[in-house]
Amino acid sequence: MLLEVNNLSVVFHYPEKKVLDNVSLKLQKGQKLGIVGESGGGKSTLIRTLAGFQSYKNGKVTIQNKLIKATLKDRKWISRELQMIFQDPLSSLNPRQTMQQALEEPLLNFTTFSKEERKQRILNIIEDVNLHPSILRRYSDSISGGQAQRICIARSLLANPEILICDEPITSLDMVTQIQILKLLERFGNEKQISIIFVSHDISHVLKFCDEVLVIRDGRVVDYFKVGEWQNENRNGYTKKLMESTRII
Ligand SMILES: Nc1ncnc2c1ncn2[C@@H]1O[C@H](COP(=O)(O)OP(=O)(O)OP(=O)(O)O)[C@@H](O)[C@H]1O
Repeated sequence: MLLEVNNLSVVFHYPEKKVLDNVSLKLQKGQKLGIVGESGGGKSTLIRTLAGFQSYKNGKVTIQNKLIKATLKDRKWISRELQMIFQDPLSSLNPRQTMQQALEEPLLNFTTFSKEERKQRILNIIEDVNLHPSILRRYSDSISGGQAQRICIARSLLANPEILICDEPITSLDMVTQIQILKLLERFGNEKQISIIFVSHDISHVLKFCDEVLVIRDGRVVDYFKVGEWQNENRNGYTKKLMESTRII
């Protein structure tokens, strides 16, 4: 199994609060897993734990059968396997870097490619995410949110990860750009067999894009199903409420 979470619990102190309670999930190679739930349900805490930024006392989290703990050393190897993209792509980019510099970073960190090879990889990925090479000379203050999210996706892919975690990746974008970015992620998932965890408060996005859905409420997994089974009568009442709120049913 590529990624496995078993009976994970995370407790915050002052005031004491169990933010994740007995959470389990599995992610296979090439799979797209959606994690949905309302604000405050624990989605961010869960993905922070997967990326090695959040410690936990109970349970077990493994990537490629390797146990994850929230240490600097772990975070270093996790970042080779797992990359993240976020809701606000512009704030994920360093305003003092050109897009060329932003994209060169993972290649400098994770590969031994020559300058010429790096240049070629960057040109290839820019084409893959449907951007014009002229964007490479620009800074983040002169590009759109949609272009910035394409750059963030390109930057993540240059690290050649097994897993891409997308935390509300289309929430801040207009409808047309949302669909373009979803299609792009879908294509990369299929072509490169990257496993994707897609976090959203909007279950309609997850149903369009993912193979499986995990519904989280107040830190607990209340539903976990294959997308094809979304209309099943046995769906949890909270899942149905989320679907009603986005007018799916
Ligand atoms: N460092 C912290 N210390 C104490 N409580 C925290 C901390 N971080 C988050 N929480 C609390 O943990 C709960 C879960 O938060 P989390 O951000 O994981 O939820 P979420 O589902 O990602 O919400 P959102 O969609 O708004 O980001 C919330 O009640 C939040 O207030």
